[in-house]
Amino acid sequence: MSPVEIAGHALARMIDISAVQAQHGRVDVEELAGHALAGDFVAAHVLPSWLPVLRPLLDGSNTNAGSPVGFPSGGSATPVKVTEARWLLDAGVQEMDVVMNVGLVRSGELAAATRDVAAVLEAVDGRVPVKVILEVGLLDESQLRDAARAAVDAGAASLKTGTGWQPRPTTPEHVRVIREIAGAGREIKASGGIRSLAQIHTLLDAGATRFGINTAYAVRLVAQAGEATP
Ligand SMILES: O=C[C@H](O)COP(=O)(O)O
Repeated sequence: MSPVEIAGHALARMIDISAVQAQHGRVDVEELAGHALAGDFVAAHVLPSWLPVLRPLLDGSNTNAGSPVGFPSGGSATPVKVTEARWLLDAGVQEMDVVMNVGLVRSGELAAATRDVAAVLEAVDGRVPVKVILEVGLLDESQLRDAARAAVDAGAASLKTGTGWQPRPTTPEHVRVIREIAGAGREIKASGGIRSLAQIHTLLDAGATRFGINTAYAVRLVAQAGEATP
């Protein structure tokens, strides 16, 4: 493998690609799987109802099939989130995201926000990795600190910045704040509005360890990373 291929491939192994917008349908899911296999991306995510379509398409590959809980608002009742998590496990999910209840965080009801996430983590019981989405674009810095603390208190091993459904992109400052609270041992996945290699480098410097990027941009950025290598 040439250095060019290694650089692009190393980046692909840090990127989750996704088709998780409301308009995404069967063709998008099939295209997602094709790109995941061709690029050897670390994971590919679809909305829950599409997981039974995606999962067999990725069988035998190095790409995990992922799907979110309580997506995109986080506002589902806790028992609904727990049921959705169990349903995803039964459907063969290999990685899961759960959206924190943003409204609870913004209301300062942090114990309730923590319990909500903890209930999902307890239902999953370590069977697959779970990332807790904080939806940073809807939080000021103080609320972001609260959300990150709630995720850590709930037992999260991995924190994710955004759903990609909010217009404000994830910034290095968001990641720095989360890293400060999450400590060194936890994964931080930066996602939402990542469109350039320069952005990826500043997010890496800030403490991100993984990225969530929609498929078209992810494929483009991995190709650029390959080209950028001497
Ligand atoms: O991982 C979450 C989203 O898929 C990111 O979407 P985006 O790159 O369009 O913001």
